[in-house]
Amino acid sequence: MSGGLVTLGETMGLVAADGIGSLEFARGFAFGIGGAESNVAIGVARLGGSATWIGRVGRDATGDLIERRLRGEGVRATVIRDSSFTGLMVKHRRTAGLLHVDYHRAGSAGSRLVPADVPAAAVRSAGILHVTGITPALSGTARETVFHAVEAAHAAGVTVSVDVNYRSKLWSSYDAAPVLRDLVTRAQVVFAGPDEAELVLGPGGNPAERLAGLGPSEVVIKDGARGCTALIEGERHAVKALEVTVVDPVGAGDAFVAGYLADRLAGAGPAARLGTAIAAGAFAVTFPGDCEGLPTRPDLESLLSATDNVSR
Ligand SMILES: Nc1ncnc2c1ncn2[C@@H]1O[C@H](COP(=O)(O)OP(=O)(O)O)[C@@H](O)[C@H]1O
Ligand SMILES: O=C(O)C(=O)C[C@H](O)[C@H](O)COP(=O)(O)O
Repeated sequence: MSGGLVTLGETMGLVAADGIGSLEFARGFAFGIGGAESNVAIGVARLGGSATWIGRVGRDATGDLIERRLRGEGVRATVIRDSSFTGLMVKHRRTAGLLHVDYHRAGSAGSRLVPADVPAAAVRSAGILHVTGITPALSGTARETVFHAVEAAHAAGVTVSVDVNYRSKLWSSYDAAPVLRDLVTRAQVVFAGPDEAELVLGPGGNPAERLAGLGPSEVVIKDGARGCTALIEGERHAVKALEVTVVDPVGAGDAFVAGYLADRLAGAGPAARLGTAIAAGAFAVTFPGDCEGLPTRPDLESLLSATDNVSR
């Protein structure tokens, strides 16, 4: 199907310790998958949109799992099997309020993405090309691939969406800032946290307005439990977060982006897109796991209409 979301990046195996405390005392572990771009693709698919993910995984069991999970979620996946290993994230909750994530991804299959991996026809027929600031941090060729896909989208008149997603464990702010700034300059839709806006622009001022000054016509500032602010086609928006019980904050940003982009692809206006994004972000924090808590449309309806905490 044409006109959907196309995204590319690295998806990893995700080992998550049960409970709270140091990793050595964990009673059990769940094994799932995670990756910012595939989380967004799954999120869009769960909300009824069409989504394509492009990336490399190893010829190993984790690679098999990722391929099966993406297909099972209805994501069109161009999965290239690589001779390197599939990357891994290990996540544990050190204290009730502090989640710790270790990456095992240097030299991984996902980091070996090259421009030729991106099918030109998929980008040409996309409604939105979505990329993040994580992929350019993975390797020189992964960085080239992101910019190559963005240029292909521009050439075809396809909207480019960027989630700044700065990951300090992958590169320094000194190395990241000019690359992320370049990426923002080439996008029409940009998502960032307040700290990420500051990383790209330096301190001071209104983050949405300053990012929009680099060129994007839609800038959305995700601000955790505070909600979001946005500057969309010159109009300011501010939406409060929904009050929910937080189980796992990781994945909220990707759910939020999926909500916004799914509605944008479906032709909804800015206020509706932000409402769906806010609800999707809130829903995601109520679940453990990075992509398991991505909502369907009925999930969002039940969250928004919940008056009781038992459904029967
Ligand atoms: N504790 C929370 N309660 C309700 N909604 C939340 C909470 N945390 C995040 N969200 C929603 O998810 C969005 C994205 O979360 P945020 O933490 O800002 O992103 P990221 O994961 O990219 O840092 C927020 O703008 C908000 O709408
Ligand atoms: O790919 C990476 O490097 C990741 O960190 C994968 C994470 O699963 C998500 O990106 C979750 O991120 P948030 O939604 O911002 O909480």
